[in-house]
Amino acid sequence: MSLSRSQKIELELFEAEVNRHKPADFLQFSANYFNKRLEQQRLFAKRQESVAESKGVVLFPQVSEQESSAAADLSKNDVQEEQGDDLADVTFKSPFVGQDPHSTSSSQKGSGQGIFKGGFNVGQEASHRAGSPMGPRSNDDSGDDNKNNQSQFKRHTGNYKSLPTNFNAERRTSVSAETFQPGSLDNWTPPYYVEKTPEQLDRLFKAVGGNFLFNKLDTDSKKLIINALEEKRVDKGTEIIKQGDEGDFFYVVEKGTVDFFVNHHKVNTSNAGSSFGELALMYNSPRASTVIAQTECVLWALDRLTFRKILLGSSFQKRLMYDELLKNMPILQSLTTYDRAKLADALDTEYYEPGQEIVREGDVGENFYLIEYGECDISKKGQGVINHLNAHDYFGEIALLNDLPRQATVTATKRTKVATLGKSGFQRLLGPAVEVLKLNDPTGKSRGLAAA
Ligand SMILES: Nc1ncnc2c1ncn2[C@@H]1O[C@@H]2COP(=O)(O)O[C@H]2[C@H]1O
Ligand SMILES: Nc1ncnc2c1ncn2[C@@H]1O[C@@H]2COP(=O)(O)O[C@H]2[C@H]1O
Repeated sequence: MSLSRSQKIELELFEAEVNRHKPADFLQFSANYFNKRLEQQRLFAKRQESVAESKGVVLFPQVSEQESSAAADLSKNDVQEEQGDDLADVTFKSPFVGQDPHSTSSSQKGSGQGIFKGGFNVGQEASHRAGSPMGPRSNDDSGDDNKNNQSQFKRHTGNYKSLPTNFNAERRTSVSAETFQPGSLDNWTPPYYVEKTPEQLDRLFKAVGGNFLFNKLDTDSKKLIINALEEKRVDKGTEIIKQGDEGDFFYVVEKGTVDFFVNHHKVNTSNAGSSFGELALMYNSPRASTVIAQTECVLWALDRLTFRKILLGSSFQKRLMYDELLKNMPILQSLTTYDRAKLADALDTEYYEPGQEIVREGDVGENFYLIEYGECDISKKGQGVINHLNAHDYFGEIALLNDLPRQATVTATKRTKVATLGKSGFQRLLGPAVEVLKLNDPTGKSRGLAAA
């Protein structure tokens, strides 16, 4: 049997913890770790479900019967036999109570409602996270909630507070360990869950609900993202990201303004509703800029794995799709990763069959074209074919640069795939490449426009 993706991720997380702690007693460490992990997961799931329900959101889809009965067998054999039947009565209750042999509801002891009825205090508000702004995730939230849940955890709570609640907070994921398959979430869960108060959930829905990045997601993906997002409040002047660092989080700005600096020069500013920090996570590259809070900011941070797993394949799909093409276009060599990413966002794809005209001499020019594959002839009335284009060539720039009608006809001679860039994107997004286009203009019409 091969491991599922979520199981592999659990093992990755565990390995990272072992490497971090280098325990002398490996088995004891492992036992503590997985007990703790299970506690966290169950407790989190229960709280979030009840908070989300109050907002009319269903966070956790039901597991398949097969999976839950397998889990039930596993826990019956492994937990009850090793730790005693009575332990199973008060701890580690499956959230899927109906099928869980350890559930108080299945043994008629539970009094709660909904799928999380049973061994947890449904509806209790999660404690508020109180960590330092950009520091590691706080361990404080084991406090009140644990007191509230003491009766449920009495067999465990001896160690509960001393164990780090957010053990993987500082974890940096090795790129090679990441699995990325757009659209296939299976039973994957975010590497950690971040509890939220009702007030936070309310703001979160407002902050990300209308954000174009999240609009594209299906319901299950949205739930996973909401699970994983963590609120970070930063003071004015805080360095949120440092140029050159490894990427760990992607950020959405709920409130405030951030400035971006490349080699100490301010290059950009973003406000509420915007997001940043995606480039290093997408391309596995160092941070492309330093990001500093211009004002006090409220941010929502998404961990690298969840970002790659969920957002990358949907919201940033175009960037992935056009990455190879843009990297291989000689004309675009002067663009930075950031420029290329923005350009990719604005591109569309068109296909042409042999013999089809892509642009016609004399027409109004609306698009600029990059050839991904295929071949085209360029012809002019009275002159016939004057040029031939291949993959990674471009055309359609003269009309846009000079506000002129098309200077020639471009016809596909093989099946051709082009990326098209509209006029406004052409003017905004090509950056330094525009100067090269002007200098290369075969008609010479744009050369007068080129910077001296
Ligand atoms: N002009 C810019 N150049 C580079 N990064 C920028 C720029 N403007 C905004 N950014 C953001 O700054 C972030 C720094 O971290 P990343 O490289 O992960 O992702 C980067 C972009 O999201
Ligand atoms: N000698 C040429 N004269 C005109 N257009 C050319 C020539 N060589 C290549 N082209 C391309 O053909 C395109 C036709 O549309 P545009 O005039 O917008 O931009 C033109 C150039 O990209």
